[in-house]
Amino acid sequence: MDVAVRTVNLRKTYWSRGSRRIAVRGLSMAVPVGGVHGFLGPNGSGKTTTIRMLLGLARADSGTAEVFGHEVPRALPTVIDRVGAIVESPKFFPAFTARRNLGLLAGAIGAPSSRIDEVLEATHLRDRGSDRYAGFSLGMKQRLAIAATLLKEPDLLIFDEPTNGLDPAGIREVRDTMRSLGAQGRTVLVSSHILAEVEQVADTVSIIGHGRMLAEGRVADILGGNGLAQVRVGVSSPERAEQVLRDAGFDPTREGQHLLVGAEDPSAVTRALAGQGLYVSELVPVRPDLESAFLALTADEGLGSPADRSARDGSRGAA
Ligand SMILES: Nc1ncnc2c1ncn2[C@@H]1O[C@H](COP(=O)(O)OP(=O)(O)OP(=O)(O)O)[C@@H](O)[C@H]1O
Repeated sequence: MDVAVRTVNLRKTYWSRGSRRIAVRGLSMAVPVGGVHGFLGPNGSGKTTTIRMLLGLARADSGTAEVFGHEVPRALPTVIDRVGAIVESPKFFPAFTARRNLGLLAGAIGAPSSRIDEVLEATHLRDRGSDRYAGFSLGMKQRLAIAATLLKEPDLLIFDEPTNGLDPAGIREVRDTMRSLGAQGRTVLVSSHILAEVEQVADTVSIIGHGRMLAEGRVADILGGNGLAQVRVGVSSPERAEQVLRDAGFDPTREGQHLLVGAEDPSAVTRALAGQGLYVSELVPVRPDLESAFLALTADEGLGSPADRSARDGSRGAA
């Protein structure tokens, strides 16, 4: 597998007011070339810190990081032209149009002005290029930030929580933009604490908790590999069916007139019920999601759900 980003045993400790906080503890991660890679974990799990280390904005205590085979931060100057990133909210001039803002940036980084229309097109902002930035919705502002990262035609895009604070329409716009960038063969590394949001767009993911890797790979494999396959079963006498399934070694839960049963092979459920004269009126596979996978992975670590944690933490960790 060709790898766009690789970290090996990356570690970062912050010291503040005499106390020590290990933000990233021995993280080894591999992001394949091409497509969208979700970098997932609850607030404070170390995503931003890892991204900052990749971009030379924070120094690792130990471990190594590579971008397209070049060790960073040492060889960052060699590879930085292939990387576009949004880590903090980018600054644009509110009174200037989108096109003028991009023009200033293109001039600053030496990108040809012919790129401006191309990147507006790529982020579906072409019709809005002559509008002032101040009048943009949050989703449009974020797409303009993505447009700015595309000016130098990077092979790797790194977006830290790009949908933070966006409404559902904005989230969708940014998601569609990331999907089309991935489909063009670029590598998009996108962090998020909202697993469901990234699940819809990512080809592969790394899931971290407390600065450690919990699972990595293709979304389908992670969902399939956690014993999360369930079926919702409709039967006329759910109480009896529940007992029959328990006797057959399943662990069903009641949901009104239905039963939720963990089973890799749904026919085993129907067989067990039919064997006792109970006939299934409905059998629907319940699609596991990354949130359930995350909870299964972290059940022993007291991490809680990403949503719980973000509610508790209140704000994003300072980076
Ligand atoms: N500059 C800093 N000084 C001290 N501690 C920090 C600093 N930056 C981050 N931390 C701490 O390191 C840990 C990891 O933070 P980080 O921002 O990397 O996590 P994250 O997964 O990106 O979270 P979020 O989703 O909230 O951005 C947190 O406990 C955070 O409080």
